[in-house]
Amino acid sequence: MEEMIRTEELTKVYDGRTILDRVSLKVNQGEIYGFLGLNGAGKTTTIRMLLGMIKPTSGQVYLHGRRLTPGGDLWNQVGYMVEVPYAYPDLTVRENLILYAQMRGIRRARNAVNEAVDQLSLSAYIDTKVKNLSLGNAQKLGIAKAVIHQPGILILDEPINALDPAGIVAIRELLKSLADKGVTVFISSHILEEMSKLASRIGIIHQGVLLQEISVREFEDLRAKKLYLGVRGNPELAKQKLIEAGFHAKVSAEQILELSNPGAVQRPELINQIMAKAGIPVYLLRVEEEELESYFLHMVGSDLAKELK
Ligand SMILES: Nc1ncnc2c1ncn2[C@@H]1O[C@H](COP(=O)(O)OP(=O)(O)OP(=O)(O)O)[C@@H](O)[C@H]1O
Repeated sequence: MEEMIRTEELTKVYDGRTILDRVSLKVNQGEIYGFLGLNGAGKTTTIRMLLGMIKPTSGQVYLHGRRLTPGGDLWNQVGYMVEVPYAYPDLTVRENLILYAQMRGIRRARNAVNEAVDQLSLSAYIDTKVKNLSLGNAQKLGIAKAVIHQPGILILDEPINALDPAGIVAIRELLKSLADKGVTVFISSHILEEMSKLASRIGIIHQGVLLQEISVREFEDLRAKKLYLGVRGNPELAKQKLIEAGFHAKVSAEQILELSNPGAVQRPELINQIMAKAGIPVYLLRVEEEELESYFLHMVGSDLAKELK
């Protein structure tokens, strides 16, 4: 599979402080790479280096297999949106996009603009002045600019921050359809749940260090699973029966029993049989997987839980 983005020991030091510490990551063609980290983890700094906006203290960036060098010609192949995108406030969405398309040297600018506007469901706002757009629509305009020249690589820094749920779905669909067409998408976020729905691979960065790169499928396998059991009557009695049968169970504040033994998670019907034998009616029996958020907290330390709230 063709490698589209690669960093080699990418490092950035500001005033003697290491902001990014030997980050080596790799993204293949058609992947949606979710770059996950808390605020201040080093996501924007990494992205700015991927785009050649700031120089690494050491390390290299390769795009399309070629080393990123100052004044290189990789720009036509890359689309990006970093933080809140700039647009001319007194011009309309259409005018902004046409200007931008012309600046990019796109020949059939009007067609390109119409296509980008359609893709982002911005048609209703095409004649709205940018200063009157909601934050979410301004963000969509930023993404429209990023895709207008149909780049092979799309790099987006926190693109769903300001979007409402419908906007998030629209962006998710758009990015997935672009990836299906072979576009490589690199997207940073601290919104874990969304990343698990969108990304095909996830890189977790914390305090400038890339802790783990993992496919969403691997992630599914790694996530802890639990069996939740709700019974009529006293849950302590059910817990006692489970312990007698060799299962470890915990009763939650909501009086639900939680079992994490693989034997219970893989065969909930056994648990049901134990309850039936003891004459305890069961009203809930459900296996749930750990959310990305709690997985992430395990990785970076639970003392950071407060920061995510
Ligand atoms: N020009 C700079 N000079 C000094 N420190 C900087 C500079 N730019 C960023 N930093 C510091 O580098 C760290 C990483 O910042 P960065 O913006 O890359 O994080 P982030 O993961 O993108 O977080 P956020 O989501 O808050 O933007 C922060 O501690 C930030 O204060």
